[in-house]
Amino acid sequence: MDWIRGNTIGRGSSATVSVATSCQSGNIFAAKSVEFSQSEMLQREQVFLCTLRSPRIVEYMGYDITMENNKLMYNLMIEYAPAGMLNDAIRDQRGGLHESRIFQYTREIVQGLEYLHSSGVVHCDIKSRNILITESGAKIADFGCARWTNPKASAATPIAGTPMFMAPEVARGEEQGCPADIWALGCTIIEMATGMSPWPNVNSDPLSILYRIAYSGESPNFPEFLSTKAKDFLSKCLQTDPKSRWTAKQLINHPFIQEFELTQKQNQKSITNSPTSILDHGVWTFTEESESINSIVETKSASLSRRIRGLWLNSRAPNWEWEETWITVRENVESVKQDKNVTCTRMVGDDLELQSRCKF
Ligand SMILES: Nc1ncnc2c1ncn2[C@@H]1O[C@H](COP(=O)(O)OP(=O)(O)OP(=O)(O)O)[C@@H](O)[C@H]1O
Repeated sequence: MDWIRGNTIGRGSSATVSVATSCQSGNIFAAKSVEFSQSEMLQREQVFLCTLRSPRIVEYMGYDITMENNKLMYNLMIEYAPAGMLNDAIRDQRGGLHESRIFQYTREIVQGLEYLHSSGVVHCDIKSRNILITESGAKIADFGCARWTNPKASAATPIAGTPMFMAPEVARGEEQGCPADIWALGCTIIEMATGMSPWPNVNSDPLSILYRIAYSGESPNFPEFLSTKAKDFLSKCLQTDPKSRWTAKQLINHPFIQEFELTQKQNQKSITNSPTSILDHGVWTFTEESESINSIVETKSASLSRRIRGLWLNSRAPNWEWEETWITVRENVESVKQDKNVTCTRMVGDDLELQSRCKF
């Protein structure tokens, strides 16, 4: 497929993402590109994406290799989402998303995880920064850390991901299976609700967070204002023992999700009956409960401690101060189609902090 590269819309640790246009169809898509010599992670992502097809997973459109400015480039083509990632939506709201949107995105991410896990894939890096917001809802993206659930297929695959979203068993370097994605989902819900890290104050002493996740037996604090059902949902995701964590299949049937489905149906019904009905029903209740974080439990093993330290040193902390250097100049898809010279959704400052990635 012949295509034209448009403006850069984002930069990650493994690639630069641009808007692109197909010469044949005029269709817009996103091209994730990196020099071929450094494309191992992107090629890895392609291997997973080309096997997956679901309304809750970013759509894969192909890959190719191009010569640009005397550089051999590897390009992964995926659907373009003008609204960007879930972290953009959280940043725009400052202080957390509206309850109805948290419901919606949680349900869609769980559906995506259910599809992935039943397809034998663990994502390994679920967080708002890797959830694409499209016209048809949230979709799981960025498969650079993914692994197969089959131990034989992923024997040589190192543990990977973002420290703040790592489950205790992952932080200890023991295993990274489907339950680790469920823990990360719980952390992502906290991100959506609070607009903050699941482990606040991380910037002051990030290494202690890894020790804390690995050995303290603690889960992140649940936002106080969540309803009992929402907190119960979180408690199923954030069990420190991976065997006690609910599966994506179980979570789809949790009252938190089911209540949302019911509300959606009621809303649709009331739209049909009355065009003036209010769409947003207050589904969450507010409680006064609060939880406190216990002090960090001392590490038990020096060798495991070293491993965690290595994990942290090989990674970078996410920037929870939302990037103020980003200028939002969003265009809708239609206007982008009309004018190929105005294709950028965000201009990113040189000091954009990349998300953290790490390997044992
Ligand atoms: N399909 C898309 N549509 C619109 N914007 C996108 C799309 N894919 C990525 N972006 C933008 O580009 C940024 C970087 O993309 P992405 O995170 O996938 O790259 P990456 O190199 O895999 O990142 P990392 O490895 O650091 O997670 C995103 O934060 C987002 O702003």
